[in-house]
Amino acid sequence: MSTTWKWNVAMLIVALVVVWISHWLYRWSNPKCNGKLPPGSMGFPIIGETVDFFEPCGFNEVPSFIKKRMIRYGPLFRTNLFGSKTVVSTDPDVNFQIFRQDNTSFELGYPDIFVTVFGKNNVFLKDISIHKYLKNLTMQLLGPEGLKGTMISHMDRAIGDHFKLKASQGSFDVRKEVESMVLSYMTPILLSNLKAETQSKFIHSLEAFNLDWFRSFLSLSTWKALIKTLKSRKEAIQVIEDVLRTRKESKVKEGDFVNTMLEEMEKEGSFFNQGSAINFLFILSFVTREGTSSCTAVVVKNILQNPKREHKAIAGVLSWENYRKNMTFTHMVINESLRLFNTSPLMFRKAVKDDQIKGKNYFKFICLLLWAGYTIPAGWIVAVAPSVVHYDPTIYENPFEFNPWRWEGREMIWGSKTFMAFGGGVTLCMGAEFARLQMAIFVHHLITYYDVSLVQECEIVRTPFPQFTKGLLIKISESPSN
Ligand code: HEM
Repeated sequence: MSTTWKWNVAMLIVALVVVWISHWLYRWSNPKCNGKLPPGSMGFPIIGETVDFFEPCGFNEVPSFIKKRMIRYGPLFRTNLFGSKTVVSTDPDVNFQIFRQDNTSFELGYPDIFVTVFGKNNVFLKDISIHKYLKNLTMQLLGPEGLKGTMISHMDRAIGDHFKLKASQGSFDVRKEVESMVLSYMTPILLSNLKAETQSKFIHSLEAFNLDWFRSFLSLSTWKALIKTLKSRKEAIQVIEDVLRTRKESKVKEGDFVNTMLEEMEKEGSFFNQGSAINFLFILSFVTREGTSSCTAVVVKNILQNPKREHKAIAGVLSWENYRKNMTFTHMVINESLRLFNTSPLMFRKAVKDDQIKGKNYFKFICLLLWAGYTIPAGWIVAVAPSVVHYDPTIYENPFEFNPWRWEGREMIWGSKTFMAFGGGVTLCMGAEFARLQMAIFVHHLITYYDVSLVQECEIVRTPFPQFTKGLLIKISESPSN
C-alpha cells in the first residue's frame, strides 16, 4: 500500500469522525422533538449545565442557575442536568398542571443519585401509583387521625421534657436539638424495645444520613459527604433488618410500625417484600427527623424577630382543638417561614408521553400569537420550581420580607397553585400535618414557658437546596410569669 493511499484512508477516517462528532454535538444542542421545545441551552456534552446548577446563592434568593435563565429565556426553559434532558418550570400554572391528581402523563423523575443514596428498594422514588396506598398505610402515624389520637400527647410531653432539660444546660442549636428530640420519641414508635445501645447506634446513623452531598460534584467534600451518608444508611438498615428478623422469628407482637409492616408483608399479593419494607422503615425514620428540624430553626429565627401572640392563652396540655383553632397566628408564621425557606426548591418529574404545555395566560397568549406552544417530549425530566413562585412579587408583595400577616384569611393547611411548600397532587407530602404539629408545639412551649435569647444567628446558603453553614443557637430560661 502506497504512503499516499494510507494517508488518504487516515484522512477519510478523521473526516468521518469529525462529521460524526459534529452531528452528535448538533443533536446534543438541538434534541429531537415532535413540536417546539422551550428555549434554552443543553450546555456541555455529557454534563450539560450540572456544574452551574449547583452554583451557591444566598438564603433570600432565587437559585442563581434559575434566575439567570429565567431572565434569558422566560418562565420555561430547557437544559441538561445530571445527564438528562430537562425542562425547568417556574410557572405556577404549568407546575399545577403537572402535579394535578389526574395527570398520568408524568411519573417521578429524581436523578439516579437519589436512588443510589435512598436505596434501589425505595418505594417512593419508583411508582407514583402506590402513593395513595402508602398514605393509607401511614395514616395512623402521620395522618390527622393518628396525630390527634396519641401523637400529639407524645410530642407535647417529649418537647416539654426536652425544654426543661435544656433550660439548665446553656445554649443549644435548635436544628440539632429538634433532630435528636424527634428521633428520641419517634424511634420507639417505629421500632420499639430496642436495647439502649442499639437505639443510640441507630439514632447516630440516622443523624449522619443527610442531603449534604447534594452539591457540586467537583468538590472533594461532596464525595466525602456522599460516602459518609451511604455508610450511615448501611448501618441504620442493618439495625432495622435485625429487628425485623428477630421479630419475625419470635412472632411477638408489638404496637410499633415494624408490626404494621410485618402484617402488611404477610398479606396475599403484598406490595412489600423484606427489602422494600426495611427501606420504607428507614425512609420514615429519616424524614420524620429531617422534615422538621431545619424548618423549626427557621420558624424560631423568625419568631425571635417578630411579635409573639396567643400562646399565653393556651395553658396546660395542648389539645388538637387548640392546635387547629386557636393558633392561627402560629400557622401564619409557619406558612410564611415555609414560603421563605423553600426546603424543596425543585421537584423532579419525568414525561411518560409527549406533553403540550399551557402556561400563564399572558404566556399562552404569546404562544397563540406565535403559533408556538411548547412540547415536553416523552422521557424528558421536568424540574418544577415552586420556590420561584414563592418569591414572585406579582403573587407575594415584597416577597423577601417576612410578613406572616399576608396569610390572614387564606387557606393555610393545604397547598395551592401559588404555595407548594409540601408539593401537591398525589405526592403531596405525607408528613405535612406531622411537621406543622411538631413545629407548632415546639413554638408553643418555647414562648409560653421560657424567656429566649439569641446566642448565634444562623447562616444558610442555597446550593440550591438550603444548607446550614452556621446553626441557630439560643439560650432559654424559665419565664418568671409561669
Ligand atoms: C416542613 C417540613 C417538610 C417539607 C417542607 C416537606 C416537603 C415535601 C415535598 C415538597 C414533598 C413532595 C416531593 C415530590 O412530590 O417530589 C414531600 C413528600 C413527602 N414527604 Fe415531606 N416535607 C416535610 C416534612 C415531612 C415529614 C416530617 C415527613 C414524615 C413524617 C415527610 C414525609 C414525606 C413523604 C413520605 C413524602 C413522599 C410522599 C409521596 O411521594 O407520596 N415530610 N415532602
